[in-house]
Amino acid sequence: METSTAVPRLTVQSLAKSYGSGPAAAHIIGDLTFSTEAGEIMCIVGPSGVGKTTLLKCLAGLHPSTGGTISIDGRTISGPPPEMALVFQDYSRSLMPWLNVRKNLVLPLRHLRLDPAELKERCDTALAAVGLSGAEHKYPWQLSGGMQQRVAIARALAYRPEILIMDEPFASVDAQTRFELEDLCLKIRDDFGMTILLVTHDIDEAVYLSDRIVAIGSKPARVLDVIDVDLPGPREQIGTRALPQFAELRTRTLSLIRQAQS
Ligand SMILES: Nc1ncnc2c1ncn2[C@@H]1O[C@H](COP(=O)(O)OP(=O)(O)OP(=O)(O)O)[C@@H](O)[C@H]1O
Repeated sequence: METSTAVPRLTVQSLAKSYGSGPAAAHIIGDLTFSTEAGEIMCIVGPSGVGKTTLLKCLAGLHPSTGGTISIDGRTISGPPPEMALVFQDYSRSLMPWLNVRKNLVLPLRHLRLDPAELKERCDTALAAVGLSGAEHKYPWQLSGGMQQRVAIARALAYRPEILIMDEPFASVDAQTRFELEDLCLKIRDDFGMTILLVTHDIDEAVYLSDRIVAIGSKPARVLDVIDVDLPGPREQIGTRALPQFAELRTRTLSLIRQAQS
C-alpha cells in the first residue's frame, strides 16, 4: 500500500527535554526534529536509555518538554492530544484485571459520553479488528499474553485515534505472537488509515513495519538519520524478510545504532 502522502501530521521541532533543574538536571533530549506523515508507520530506534520513551511521553503530553514544539496539523500541543491513543509494552499493568474485556475498552471512552449503541459498535469493531470477537465477557487473566496485548490495542482502536503511539508494544510476547501482532499493526493502519509511531528495540521489526525509521542517538538525544523503507507491499513475514533490500535496511539501521553506542 502506498501510504506516504507527504502531509506532515505530527511535527517535532527542536524538542528538548530535561529531568530536574539546575546543575543536577539530566538533559535527555537535546534538539530533536522530525515529522510523521499522515497514514504512515514510523518506528523510532536507538540505544537503550537514549530517551525513546521520554520522547513518546512528551508527544503524548504526559511529560512537559523543556524546549521546542510538538504540533499536530500545525497546531502546537501542550497536553494530551485528543486525537492520540497510547499502547505500552506492559499489557498486564495497563488492563484492569477486575474489569472484563468490554469494560476495559469502555473505560477510556467514558468522557466522550457516547450513546450505548455507538459504544457497542466501537467495541465490536475494535474487537473484530484484533480477532477477539466473542471475548468481550472474559477477564484479562483468562487470556494469553498475546490476547491481552490485542485487548490493549483494541482499547486504543475503540477510542478511534488518528495517531497511535506504541512503546515496545510487542516486546512481552513470544516470537510467533509477535509476528501476528506486527501484521495486525499493518492491518489496522490499512483499515483505519491511522498514523502510527512505534518504539522498538527489534531492528527487523522496525524494517518490517516502517514506512520510515527514525534513528536517534547521542546524549542528549538527537536524530541520527531518517531511513526510507521502500520495501514492496503488501508486506508478508517470510517473503519480505527474505528480500535483499530488507537485509540492506537492517544493516544500515543497525550500523547507525552501533555508531550511536560507541
Ligand atoms: N521520570 C524520570 N526522572 C528522571 N530521569 C528519568 C525519568 N524517566 C526517564 N529518565 C531517564 O531518562 C533517560 C532516558 O530514559 P528512557 O526510558 O526515555 O530511555 P529509552 O531510550 O526509552 O530506554 P530503553 O530503550 O532502555 O527503554 C534514562 O537515563 C532514564 O533514567
